[in-house]
Amino acid sequence: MATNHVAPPLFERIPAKNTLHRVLILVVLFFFISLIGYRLFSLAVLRRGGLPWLLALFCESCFCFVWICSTSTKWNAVDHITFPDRLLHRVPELPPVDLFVTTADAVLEPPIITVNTVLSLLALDYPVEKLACYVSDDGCSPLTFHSLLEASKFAKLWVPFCKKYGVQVRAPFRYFSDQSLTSGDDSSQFRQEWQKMKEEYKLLCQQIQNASQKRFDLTGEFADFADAERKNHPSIIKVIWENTEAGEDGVPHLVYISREKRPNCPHHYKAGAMNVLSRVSGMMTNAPFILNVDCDMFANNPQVVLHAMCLLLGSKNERDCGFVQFPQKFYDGLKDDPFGNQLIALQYFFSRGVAGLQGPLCGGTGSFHRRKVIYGLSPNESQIYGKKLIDEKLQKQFGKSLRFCEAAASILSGSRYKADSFPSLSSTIAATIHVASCSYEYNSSWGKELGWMYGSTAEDVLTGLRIHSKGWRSIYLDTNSAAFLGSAPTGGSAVLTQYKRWATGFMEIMFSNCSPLKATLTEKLEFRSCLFYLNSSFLPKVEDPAILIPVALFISYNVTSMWEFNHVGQSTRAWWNNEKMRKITSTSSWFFGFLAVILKLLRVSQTVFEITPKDQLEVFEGKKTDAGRFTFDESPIFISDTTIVFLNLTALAIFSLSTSTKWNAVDYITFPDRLLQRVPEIPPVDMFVTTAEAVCWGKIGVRTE
Ligand SMILES: O=c1ccn([C@@H]2O[C@H](COP(=O)(O)OP(=O)(O)O[C@H]3O[C@H](CO)[C@@H](O)[C@H](O)[C@H]3O)[C@@H](O)[C@H]2O)c(=O)[nH]1
Ligand SMILES: [Mn+2]
Repeated sequence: MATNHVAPPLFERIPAKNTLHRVLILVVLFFFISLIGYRLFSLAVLRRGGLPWLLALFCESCFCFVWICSTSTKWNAVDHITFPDRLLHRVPELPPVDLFVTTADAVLEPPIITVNTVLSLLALDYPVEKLACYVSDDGCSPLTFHSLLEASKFAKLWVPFCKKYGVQVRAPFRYFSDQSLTSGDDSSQFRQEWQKMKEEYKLLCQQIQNASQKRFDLTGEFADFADAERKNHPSIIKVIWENTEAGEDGVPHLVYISREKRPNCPHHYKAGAMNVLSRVSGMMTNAPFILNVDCDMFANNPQVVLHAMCLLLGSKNERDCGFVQFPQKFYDGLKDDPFGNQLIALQYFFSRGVAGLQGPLCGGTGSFHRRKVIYGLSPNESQIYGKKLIDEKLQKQFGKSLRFCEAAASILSGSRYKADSFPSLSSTIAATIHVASCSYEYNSSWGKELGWMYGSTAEDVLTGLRIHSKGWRSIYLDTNSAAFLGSAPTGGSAVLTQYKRWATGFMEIMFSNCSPLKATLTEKLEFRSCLFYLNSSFLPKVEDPAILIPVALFISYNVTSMWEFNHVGQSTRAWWNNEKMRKITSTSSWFFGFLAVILKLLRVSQTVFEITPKDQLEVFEGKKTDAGRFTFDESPIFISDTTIVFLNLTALAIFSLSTSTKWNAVDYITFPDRLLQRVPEIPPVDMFVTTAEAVCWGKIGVRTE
């Protein structure tokens, strides 16, 4: 008798319960409507206010619009749960996955960080012969290469150790820094091996440390680096480790790539590096799935590929899962998030929220992509491609390497990957040098229609936007044990500079011809996803009862945002720190980002990807003592904020010296004007805001070095 046996799903999509959150949002909405209504009523019916009120109406409407964009995103949150155990039963042969790591500067990004990320990837719980790890080094550093060589030797001990004992955290610096991670197995054999492994890791660290302090003998394996200048050198591609034996104890392939760089040839930062990685890996292993991680984001959950595969293979319609994005989480986050950059509440509400729409944006690190989506395919287009011939059109798009086009064609037509079509990795090196050259992309579609997109320092967001515009959806997955963990920058200028790059990147997208608005009108970006991408005082007199509207709005808005923080286990202090940083970044990072984009549009200058300096790992050393300090340095990023502080402080000083009792609404724009007229007329509400700001800034100022 036939039973109607349906295999259990690989994942579930569960709409989140968020009644209280919705109530809070509605309260804020009510006050927003009241405020705008009051403003319109006063202007149109009572005919009062004039130009300042019109300006206020404009500002409040902008604020309201931004708020609606973000709230629309948070409204329909969903969660996804995956079942990796079912995967192995349902899918007998798991597909290969290529793992990409990017690093760009051996000083700002110390190689031991990259090494840890690579080790965590090599040790993932996935068939070893299905994984290949490619490291792109934009710094063209013999030290990075040397470190990876040493790491690959250590990996031969580390990977079997992790698998034998089911180690949970497979980045050694993290594993050895936290005693609690080693508990669970008290056998003497484990103790012995653990001790040996710790010593080996210490040796590896010392090796790398020593190497960083001496000059390299650039002969033998290092000869390629002899004449290489960082920004002027041919491609250097080296197969560090080629895995020829299948079985549990093997280590996945490890390949080092430093693409060609020439002074007059734009290299497009990380997006350029990712495209070279796509091509080189395309000719070596050509896996249908790609994982992308930054050098400072190690895999914290060894099952992460299995989780991602549950979504990528388990979706009924491929269209519903063009890519999978894991959250960016940070280890050893400072208490109360003093720099407002741990993104916990933001990701919890926005990423889960947008997951209920067309899907999360691409965060650049911790994302699994279908290779064919990166190659510019639209959903359902694979059927059209069928058995795609390597015709001229394909070469025009993908560049002139026949061998690469063959590999791309097999991906586009969805034909099965055949390992034996690539005899050995080393034998492909000469051909891969060609696809990693500067000139390879000339007159091709790379960066425009396929690959990671050029034109924004937030290439990840732009690439995700292009994918959504084609009609693909994406899935956000937050696993119980964080999938990836990274380090968030600390200090003053590093944080503001990172925000500035994101701001610049977002604004480049808004002003580009791939803007979300255009994508919604002419392509398949959904309207509310568009609002998500877009998201990125004048007060009544104090005697006027209408003052209650902005006051209520202020309170309800802040209560809601505070509730959001508390809801994800963050302290009120962390909320306050985030609000503080939001104020600081909007007048510095966002302002400079905006300026940079205007200058780019006017063709005065180009935008630059300023790499975030990564803190050294402190496994065997003590912790930093000045963590959480907002430090000032000579960076121009501080100019606008300090100007505003001085302006506010001057306002305060003048106000306290003034004897005038006539209080009128004054705002930041009219303030300098009034300063010149020497008529300081400041209302109590503005005084409150100014004082609060000055106090907040004063506190930071005291810590100035
Ligand atoms: O010319 C470059 C510049 C950067 N990178 C790499 O890009 C990654 C991200 O750089 P980082 O300075 O760490 O920036 P973050 O702000 O931490 O990165 C976030 O924001 C970037 C866009 O602004 C995205 O590229 C990242 O994936 C995303 O994690 C790092 O691995 C770098 O090595 C390169 O490979 N080549
Ligand atoms: Mn980073």
